[in-house]
Amino acid sequence: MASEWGGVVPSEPLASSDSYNMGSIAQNKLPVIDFSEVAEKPGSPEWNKVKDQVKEALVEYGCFEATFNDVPMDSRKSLLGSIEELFELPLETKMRNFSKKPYHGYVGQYPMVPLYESMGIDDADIYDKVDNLSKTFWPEGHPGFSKTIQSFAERLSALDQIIRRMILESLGLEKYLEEHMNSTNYLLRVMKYKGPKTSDTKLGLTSHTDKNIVTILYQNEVEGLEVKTKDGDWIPFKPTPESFVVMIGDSLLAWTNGRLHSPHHRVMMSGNDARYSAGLFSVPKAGYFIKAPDEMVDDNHPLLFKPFDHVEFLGFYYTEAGQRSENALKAYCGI
Ligand SMILES: O=C(O)CCC(=O)C(=O)O
Ligand SMILES: [Fe+2]
Repeated sequence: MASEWGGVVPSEPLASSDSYNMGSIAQNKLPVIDFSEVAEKPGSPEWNKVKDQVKEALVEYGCFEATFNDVPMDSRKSLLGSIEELFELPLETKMRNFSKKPYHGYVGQYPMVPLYESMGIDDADIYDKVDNLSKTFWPEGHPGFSKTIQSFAERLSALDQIIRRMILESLGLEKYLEEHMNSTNYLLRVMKYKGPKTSDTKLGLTSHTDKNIVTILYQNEVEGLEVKTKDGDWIPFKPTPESFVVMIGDSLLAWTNGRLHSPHHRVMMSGNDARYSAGLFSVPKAGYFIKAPDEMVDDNHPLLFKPFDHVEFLGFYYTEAGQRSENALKAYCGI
């Protein structure tokens, strides 16, 4: 069993969360990039400076910490409050978060990751979509919840767009900007990890790569997220109210023909407190074929993946073969 956007609930690989191999913890930190000065300024010297930092971080780590003032502090606080309120609902109410797309809805109650629960809000930047979903939880309506989710998603989607524009510019792919932006929609997934109530570290979420384009995570003050370096070390993320974590997914790795890295990451929990997090996922629309532009392919960079549809790829990912493979993208459409 696993979940829609990246696959996190293993069907078999781990005997139990107690025997989980911790791996070695890296001393290094994720790069930190400040986007406060660039929002409306493509082409400015500040923009170009940040663009270089983004490229460097994504080639090496596939991930960085971001500060971005355009999501106000009160919007972040309300978001965490709304997530908490949502998870307090009875299980049968939460399970109404059902989607025809596999694993787009409620995920939880899996013995492998007993601390973990999550729910998905498709098109989270569109008020009517969010409000329709919120009526499945609160039939009498809950406009405050809908507004909190929608405005957070809309504001944070601006950061997704800045980053993707910088990536395309730094790879000389400006001419694909419009097509690229229009090929995705926004899924907000909200997560709760119960505190294991021991000082031992327990698995919160299995190591995986995301399967989408770009993921931006926000969370409360409880630690747990770790990102793997290319050398195989785990970098623990130290949360602050200011910081987001930005990560590349396999679809963008494929579209850039391997120029960018998509990192493995996991959640490890200890202590009493619950960790609440939210991920804004830019996800390729069904029917859109991800195909590296010609500019990304030459003698030194032979084409790595056949063109593929993200939804079909996810379908493969959740088969037994997909779950067993070390690198699902390569197994599915590697050349
Ligand atoms: O809770 C987190 O910060 C990570 C969640 C995650 O990796 C995912 O949903 O793909
Ligand atoms: Fe993930």
